[in-house]
Amino acid sequence: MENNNPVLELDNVKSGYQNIPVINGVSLALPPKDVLFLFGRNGVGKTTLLKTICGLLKTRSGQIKLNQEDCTNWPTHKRARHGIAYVPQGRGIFPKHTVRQNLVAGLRACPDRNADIPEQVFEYFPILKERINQAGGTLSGGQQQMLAIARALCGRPNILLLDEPTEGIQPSIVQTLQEIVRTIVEEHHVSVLLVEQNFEFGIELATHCMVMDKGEIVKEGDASEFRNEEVLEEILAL
Ligand SMILES: Nc1ncnc2c1ncn2[C@@H]1O[C@H](COP(=O)(O)OP(=O)(O)OP(=O)(O)O)[C@@H](O)[C@H]1O
Repeated sequence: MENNNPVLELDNVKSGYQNIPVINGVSLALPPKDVLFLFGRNGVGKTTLLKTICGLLKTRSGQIKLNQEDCTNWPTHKRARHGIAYVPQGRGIFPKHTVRQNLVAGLRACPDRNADIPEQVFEYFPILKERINQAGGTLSGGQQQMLAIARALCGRPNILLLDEPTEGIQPSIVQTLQEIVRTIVEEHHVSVLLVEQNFEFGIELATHCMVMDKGEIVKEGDASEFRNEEVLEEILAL
């Protein structure tokens, strides 16, 4: 029987910076092969939440479970080895390193030390094979986003945290990215927590949607409930 236990669970998580509280008690459950779309205005805490989940920021209270294990106090690298991959806003690739070196860096998160770059990465993003010896910084914005996602896949994650993947990307590439994320969810059994300002992009991919305001989840439900003019107006008015 297929295991439907959540791959990621947050229970009343609080976090922030120094003495500034930002996340004020967030709870969520991400099922396998699910795309959870987290939407909200600038500055409400979406990036802070992703950083807390991957361990770049400390959880002040509450609990985070990764594949049923309490990871609340685990360091970032341990969470990466246990399945979390974070693709930050602005991509975070190494601009002076080649495409290959960027991908090899992603292998460090893989529990299997002998693992190589997965072939599917080049099927999804053939351009990366063509540019394999080129410096990451010479790629276009869209290609850098592809590289960032490809690097994340090198760690064989089962949870992908994507922060604003369409930011600054041409519309034609946005469409390609959407199809690839969908394929990755299907073929790699990956669940995605997606933060995105492009509501249409996010809601088309999503199975579930959450709206955040001032560090709290103020609305959540099936993505289908959000594909509705009235609800959309309500959210955009927040
Ligand atoms: N390093 C930091 N130190 C202190 N405060 C920070 C830091 N980074 C972000 N903040 C503050 O935390 C709050 C939430 O920021 P966060 O980046 O998580 O929001 P966001 O919803 O992701 O917005 P955006 O879409 O603009 O990235 C903001 O008030 C921001 O100013």
